[in-house]
Amino acid sequence: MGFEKITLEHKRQVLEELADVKALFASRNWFPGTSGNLSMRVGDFDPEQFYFAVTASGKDKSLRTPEDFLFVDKQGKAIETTNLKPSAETLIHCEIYRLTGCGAVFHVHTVYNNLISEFFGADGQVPIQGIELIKAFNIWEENAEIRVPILPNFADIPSIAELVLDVLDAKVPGILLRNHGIYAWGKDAFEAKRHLEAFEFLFEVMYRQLLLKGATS
Ligand SMILES: CSCCC(=O)C(=O)COP(=O)(O)O
Ligand SMILES: [Zn+2]
Repeated sequence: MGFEKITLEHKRQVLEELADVKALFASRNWFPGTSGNLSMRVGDFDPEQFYFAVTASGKDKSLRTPEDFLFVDKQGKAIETTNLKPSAETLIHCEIYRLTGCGAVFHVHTVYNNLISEFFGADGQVPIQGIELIKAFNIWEENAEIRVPILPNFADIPSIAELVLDVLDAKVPGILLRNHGIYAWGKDAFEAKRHLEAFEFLFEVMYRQLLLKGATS
């Protein structure tokens, strides 16, 4: 379906939902120093042609303005005339949509995701086992283990985007960038938010467990 065939009403709903998520995450200090970016697909998913709304680059994400988002195509190029620049990390969103067919991708920089990404950075993954909130990823087996992939934080974003395919795990809707932040996604904004909140909770638990173990050994 072409972008022009997608109804204005649907586009408005997506922008409103994204703005609400942005305000909520900002209230948790999940966008320090203008960091982070959010996106939501509009219209149906077709790997050959899809569109999404993404945060404009470099904005203070704690503010709500008419210039917070723009629509881009599957290559991350603006599809309407605008002075806004899409997020510098839009190509990572493009690759996640292309490979997963998901409906929303959220990226935040937090203290816990940075600390954990560096602690396990050399292993290339964070092993997490037996914590109840793994169920937020729809994994219900007892004592389940997941491994959250960690990619290097190259300055060149296309070089990061091309590694996404290698590390993608269908059970784990997230990828860490080392010393940078996390990308989490879901079939819609509700699910992407649930996944992101679960990752952040699990990273905080891991961090505190490591401290406790250090204190008692
Ligand atoms: C100031 S944070 C450095 C860039 C970054 O990692 C980020 O998430 C924000 O970039 P954007 O272009 O989306 O504003
Ligand atoms: Zn970032």
